[in-house]
Amino acid sequence: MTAAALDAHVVVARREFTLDAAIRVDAGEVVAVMGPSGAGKSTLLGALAGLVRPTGGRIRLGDAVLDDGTRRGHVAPMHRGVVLLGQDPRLFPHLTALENVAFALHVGGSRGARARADAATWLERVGLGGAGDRRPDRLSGGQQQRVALARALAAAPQALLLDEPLTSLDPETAADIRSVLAEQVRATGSTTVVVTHDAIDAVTLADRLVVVEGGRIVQQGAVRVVLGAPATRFAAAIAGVNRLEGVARGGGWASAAGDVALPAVDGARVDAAVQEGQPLVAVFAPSAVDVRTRVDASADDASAWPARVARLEATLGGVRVVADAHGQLVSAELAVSHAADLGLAPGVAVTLSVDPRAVRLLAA
Ligand SMILES: Nc1ncnc2c1ncn2[C@@H]1O[C@H](COP(=O)(O)OP(=O)(O)OP(=O)(O)O)[C@@H](O)[C@H]1O
Repeated sequence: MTAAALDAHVVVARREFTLDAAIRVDAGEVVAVMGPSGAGKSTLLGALAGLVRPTGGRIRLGDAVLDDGTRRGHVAPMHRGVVLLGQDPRLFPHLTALENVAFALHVGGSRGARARADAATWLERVGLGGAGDRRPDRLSGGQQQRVALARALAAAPQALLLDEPLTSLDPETAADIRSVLAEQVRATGSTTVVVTHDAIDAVTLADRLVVVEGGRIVQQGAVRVVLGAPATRFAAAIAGVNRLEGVARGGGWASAAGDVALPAVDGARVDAAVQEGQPLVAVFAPSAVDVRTRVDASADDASAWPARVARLEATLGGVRVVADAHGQLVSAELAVSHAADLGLAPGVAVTLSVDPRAVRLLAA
């Protein structure tokens, strides 16, 4: 089978939740789906895989209609040309790794020595060349997930659906499998939808990012564009950037109450011509925030914000300081030694200043 374009408008109406999402994935494209818990991501993948019956909409894969929102227009999961790989590898426990992969080839019509040879090649592609004769109970969780990936790809699906495939693995194993996944998805040119809670997956695996909240798509676009200009608080959190809501004031940005502001500067990247007083969002990286413990904000310097440290978080690169400036939570990223020199701790009074050249102002 070759990769096919997925064109879906998925409607699943439940008593207290409705998913209504239109998603298009070009043939061979990789799309990441992110969203808060309960947003409807698994329901979306379940519907694409045929495990959840849509109550409306239409799902097309290539030329085939897999669902048209009616009972009769529903194609059963095994006949959809779609494979879903989740957190749990779900290998057949009584079959060896090789037989697990060969099973997918048998379903596709391949038999005997040919299927075994192809299965062995797939195991090699996921770095498990020597483990073909082992049963799942003799493989680590990460190795089992590699077998599951080999089996999924060996089935040559027209679309591959991945539902948080790395979540149950430790960080090192997840990093390993992430690169195998990226390599193999690219090599096979699979049309892929990957649900993840980790922006690293979106950046390393996907071409586009779709953000789902409350059953609706709230933003979609090239991964870097979405992470660079997040439309919602959730999208800003996954991108690890500050996103402050306010209004346009004097060519710059100010909070609604006017107590924190970013003045207009030459070169500040304003994405939209916004009228004075109109909603405007300021987006900036934690690395653009300077933290001082001298509380020296003078009344005429609206860009130096008096704040109090709310919490400190360890990051890969140092310390993330989350401070409350008049009710706006602002994150700053500091080297560990700098944070220690400043004696930062929850409750400590600080002055924050943001490099205005690093701020993007976006129409809200
Ligand atoms: N089988 C089901 N029957 C009824 N409601 C369900 C069912 N599965 C999920 N839900 C509800 O549908 C909504 C969406 O759930 P879903 O699992 O799709 O969210 P999600 O974005 O995948 O969340 P998470 O990140 O926590 O896995 C939630 O309100 C959930 O409680």
